[in-house]
Amino acid sequence: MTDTRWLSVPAPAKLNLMLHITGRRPDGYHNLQTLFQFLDYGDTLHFRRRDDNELTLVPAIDGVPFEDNLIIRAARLLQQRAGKTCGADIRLDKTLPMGGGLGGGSSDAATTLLALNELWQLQLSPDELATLGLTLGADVPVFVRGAAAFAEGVGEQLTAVPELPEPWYLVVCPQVHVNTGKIFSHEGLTRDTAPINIRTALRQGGRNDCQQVVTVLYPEIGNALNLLNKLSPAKMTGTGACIFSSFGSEAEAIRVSDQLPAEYVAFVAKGVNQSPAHRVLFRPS
Ligand SMILES: C[C@](O)(CO)[C@H](O)COP(=O)(O)OP(=O)(O)OC[C@H]1O[C@@H](n2ccc(N)nc2=O)[C@H](O)[C@@H]1O
Ligand SMILES: Nc1ncnc2c1ncn2[C@@H]1O[C@H](COP(=O)(O)OP(=O)(O)OP(=O)(O)O)[C@@H](O)[C@H]1O
Repeated sequence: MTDTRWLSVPAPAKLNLMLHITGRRPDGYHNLQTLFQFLDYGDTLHFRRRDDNELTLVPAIDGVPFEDNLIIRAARLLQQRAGKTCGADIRLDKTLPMGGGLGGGSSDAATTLLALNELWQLQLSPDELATLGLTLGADVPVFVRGAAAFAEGVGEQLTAVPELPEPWYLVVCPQVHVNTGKIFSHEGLTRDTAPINIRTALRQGGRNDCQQVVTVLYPEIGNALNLLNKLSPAKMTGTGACIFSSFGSEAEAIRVSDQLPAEYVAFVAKGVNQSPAHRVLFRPS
């Protein structure tokens, strides 16, 4: 009989507070230095255990075939490791824009790894889950670990930075879908930023090396940056499209949001150093 209880777990957004590209590797991937922080805002996934090996997912994402959905790919990786009957019904409440630089797909994948590891009682370690997650995307390991981090390598070498301030952010989402691969393969991309240490990154922040190329390819993003910069210092997250500004209070962030043109899509959310997924799954008893 199918278990009727649903386990509901957030799949939060991330911001790249800075993103430096320090080199290109022989496999075409790029070495980065980035500061990841989570937002208390994102998708929510609901999981229900099945007694067979089936996976179901509703609703489907337009343009993403079932087996390509990062949620299903994450579940398949666990099924391969399980060595027993494991199935699940999964519901997705999608809030995060796709191709927004907020890591929505990666976060959905990480939440699936974390939740099904619990639901199916697989007892894979955080290291094993992060290694599996990395095969799905460079951003998955930080969501699996669940701690704000300074990241190096392709984003998988993580050092937790619990001392990061947790401001409120105004996130503006230009309605364009940025293709991450296209940005990283662009000839104009800055790829030779000198590495810095964590202390310097925390003290000085840094820029987003993708921003220049992205604003040339997607003028809507450049326009949004120019506009938000007039109200408050703004930066792009990941390879865009979203941009953000930080504030000391929710009220200040909302005040600036209210000054944006009505057609702008934006939201206000708190920066958090512990992933909301971890807060739900690993609540102290
Ligand atoms: C830009 C960031 O969002 C910063 O957090 C991530 O590095 C991107 O992570 P992601 O979306 O999980 O990206 P992936 O799905 O792993 O990679 C998409 C494509 O971007 C390029 N890519 C990605 C990450 C990286 N460090 N170097 C790259 O060159 C590769 O061409 C890759 O095929
Ligand atoms: N569950 C999912 N949610 C979102 N996108 C998915 C999912 N599964 C597969 N994808 C694919 O992944 C692509 C990237 O989506 P995602 O939301 O992670 O972009 P992003 O926010 O730009 O990520 P990043 O910051 O990691 O570059 C989508 O265009 C879509 O084709």
